[in-house]
Amino acid sequence: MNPAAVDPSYGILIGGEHRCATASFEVEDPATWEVVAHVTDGGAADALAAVDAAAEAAGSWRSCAPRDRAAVLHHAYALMRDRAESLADLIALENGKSRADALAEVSYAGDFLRWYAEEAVRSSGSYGPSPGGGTRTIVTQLPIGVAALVTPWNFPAAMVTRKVAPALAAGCTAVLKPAAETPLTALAIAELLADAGLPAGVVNVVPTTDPGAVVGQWLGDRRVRKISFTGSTAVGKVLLRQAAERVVASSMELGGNAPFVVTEDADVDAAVRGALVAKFRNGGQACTAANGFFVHAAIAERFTEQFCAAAARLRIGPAATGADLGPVISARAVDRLDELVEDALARGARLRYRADLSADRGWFVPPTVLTHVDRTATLYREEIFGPVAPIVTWEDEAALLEELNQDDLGLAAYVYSGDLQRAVRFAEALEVGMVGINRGVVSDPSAPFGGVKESGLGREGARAGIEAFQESRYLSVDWPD
Ligand SMILES: NC(=O)c1ccc[n+]([C@@H]2O[C@H](COP(=O)([O-])OP(=O)(O)OC[C@H]3O[C@@H](n4cnc5c(N)ncnc54)[C@H](O)[C@@H]3O)[C@@H](O)[C@H]2O)c1
Ligand SMILES: N[C@@H](CC=O)C(=O)O
Repeated sequence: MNPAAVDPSYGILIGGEHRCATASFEVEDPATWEVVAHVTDGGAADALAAVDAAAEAAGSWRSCAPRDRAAVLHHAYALMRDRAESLADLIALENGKSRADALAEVSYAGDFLRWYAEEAVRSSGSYGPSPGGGTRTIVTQLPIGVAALVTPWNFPAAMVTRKVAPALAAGCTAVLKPAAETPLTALAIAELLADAGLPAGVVNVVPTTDPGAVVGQWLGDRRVRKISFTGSTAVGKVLLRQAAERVVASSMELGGNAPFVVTEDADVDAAVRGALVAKFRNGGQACTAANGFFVHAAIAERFTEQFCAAAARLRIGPAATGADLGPVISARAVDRLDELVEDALARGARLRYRADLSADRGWFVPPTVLTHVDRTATLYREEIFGPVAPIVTWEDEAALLEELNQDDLGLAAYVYSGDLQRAVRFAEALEVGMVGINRGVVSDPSAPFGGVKESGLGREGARAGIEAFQESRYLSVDWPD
């Protein structure tokens, strides 16, 4: 999609048609503050129309042969590869991430299309005699129904395909609400799916600045049987309460606060390389981003020195300049990160490194490294979601584990150690959903992505991702022996 072509008439996609409305909102390039598009602002009436379209398309899509559903997803995967450059441009334009990160995201997003094209044809039913005899048990997996999908701005392509691809593979139709900061990528993916042969009405997209109205309409509609949400824990809790009213099946991919643990026997060079990815991928705006670095006291100085030197080599700027690190998403994010750093400094932290920034436009935040961070500092407990790295030292592994498990969140963690068994033992004892061992990234469409405690419910990716859009139907057949 050509960004210049995105105007209000392209805002809402319902039943294969772009609906035009007078109310629109602006999409801004966070690197330049330029308005790059006006998008029609959806409301409750559009949300209802989207469910009408999804419900109408549901019968034929669910009765499509799995192989035919797979063919659409395979075709979409091929188109995503063909359009990788333009999609990456669009992601970088509305999200601000570096071009390398945007291209990596397109590849990651495409892999969900491919993975679920492959999963669509794997039957998961069973048939057999009941243990006591006298009956036959048949179990089959059916599409759960119309699915409401709500996605964040930080991975505007991958968070869409991570939900849309398994929903389609399972035979569900969907209504999608992308984040208002990044609706263009979601619309471009919907266009790509249509070009791949997806029938009209199977996926409908409602961008809006009033998410409560749109998603509230969906959760109140008896035809919507599933909510799959990715975003903050605070909003996830609101949606869970609303979903409870009609007992709507809920998948929640929520906030994280990933510790990055380095033991004294770790390969420090490798740990620093992993730390750079875990902290600065996507400018630190990833749910899996390393929040705090917990480095054994014996190697902390070496780690800190190398990490700061590597951070100092990062080029900061708009994606078009080939920079490694883009801006954060908004003025609010800049203010929040400034407050977190100020709060930590006021509580005794030392500023070990902060990049010089010359940009006079754009929501840029300098990569920042803090040491001697007090446990009472807000950034010690809360998801930072930006390029700020607190380093904390430790000596007692059991005490560290106990401290980390106090957290109410439990999405991801990273452990670097020279002793693999020690790392695995530590990883198994950590209360999180995913652990990178001697690697700084855990994202993989073939693996079950998700968290424990207040980081979420359910898993995306892997077989679990399609099961989230299915319901078991069990038939008990009288079978005199
Ligand atoms: N676990 C994961 O897989 C994962 C992935 C990406 C982001 N996240 C989390 O998302 C957060 C950052 O994203 P964000 O700031 O966009 O989160 P957010 O919760 O503010 O927004 C996420 C989505 O929810 C919508 N939304 C906001 N208020 C709503 C309401 N009242 N009703 C319905 N929908 C509403 C937004 O418009 C957006 O589409 C971080 O906490 C991050 O960790 C988690
Ligand atoms: N980092 C996650 C998305 C959350 O922000 C991923 O890689 O899937």
